[in-house]
Amino acid sequence: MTVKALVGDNLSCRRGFKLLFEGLAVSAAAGRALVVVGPNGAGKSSLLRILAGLLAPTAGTVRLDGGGESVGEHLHYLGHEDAVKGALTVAANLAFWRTVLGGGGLEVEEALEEVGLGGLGRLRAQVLSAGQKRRLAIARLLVAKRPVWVLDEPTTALDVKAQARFAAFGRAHLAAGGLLIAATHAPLDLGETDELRLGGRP
Ligand SMILES: Nc1ncnc2c1ncn2[C@@H]1O[C@H](COP(=O)(O)OP(=O)(O)OP(=O)(O)O)[C@@H](O)[C@H]1O
Repeated sequence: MTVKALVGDNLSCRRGFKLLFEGLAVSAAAGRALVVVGPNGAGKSSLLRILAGLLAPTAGTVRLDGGGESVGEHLHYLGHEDAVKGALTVAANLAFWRTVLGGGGLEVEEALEEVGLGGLGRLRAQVLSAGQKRRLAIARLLVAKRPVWVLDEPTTALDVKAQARFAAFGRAHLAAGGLLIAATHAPLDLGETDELRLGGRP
């Protein structure tokens, strides 16, 4: 089955006393990026977590068009945290994710080369810089083939070259019919992009 779209209908999200949004319609189609923008605290991360199935909406529904019932098995989710275990080597971190996420993408060493971490595989991950940890998180996208990418500020801490590499990965994923939703404060250079702005008063 081919994933065609990730669709949220009539979504509301309340966190604490705050109603972040309500009655929100979201549609991300395969092959075209959806970028979520808005000020700090507007609810971008909350919306991404709802679309990824990690947070229940206060109201509304999320469905995958094509690909069956569960978003999770089709999903790469990158949160603010890099999900890197400092005590493991760089390569072991990525090998772990490759297994957990089902593989089918690049080999670990190939993916490390692609993100500019070639030769650092045997280092303990705790010594990586912030941008290198982000590169390692992005390498997860390459080691397992998954059609739905939900990415929370994916280019945070990346230098200009790494941002360009990320944009190339994203564009290749979209060109192959993948689906990509990203929250961001900075342009991502993903080609044809739909924009969803949060932060109006619900
Ligand atoms: N677990 C929680 N309990 C209560 N409030 C929360 C919780 N998580 C987030 N919030 C609040 O929800 C609001 C939206 O947070 P969210 O992280 O979705 O915003 P954002 O648009 O991604 O912000 P940023 O641009 O700063 O990353 C914030 O006011 C935040 O304090």
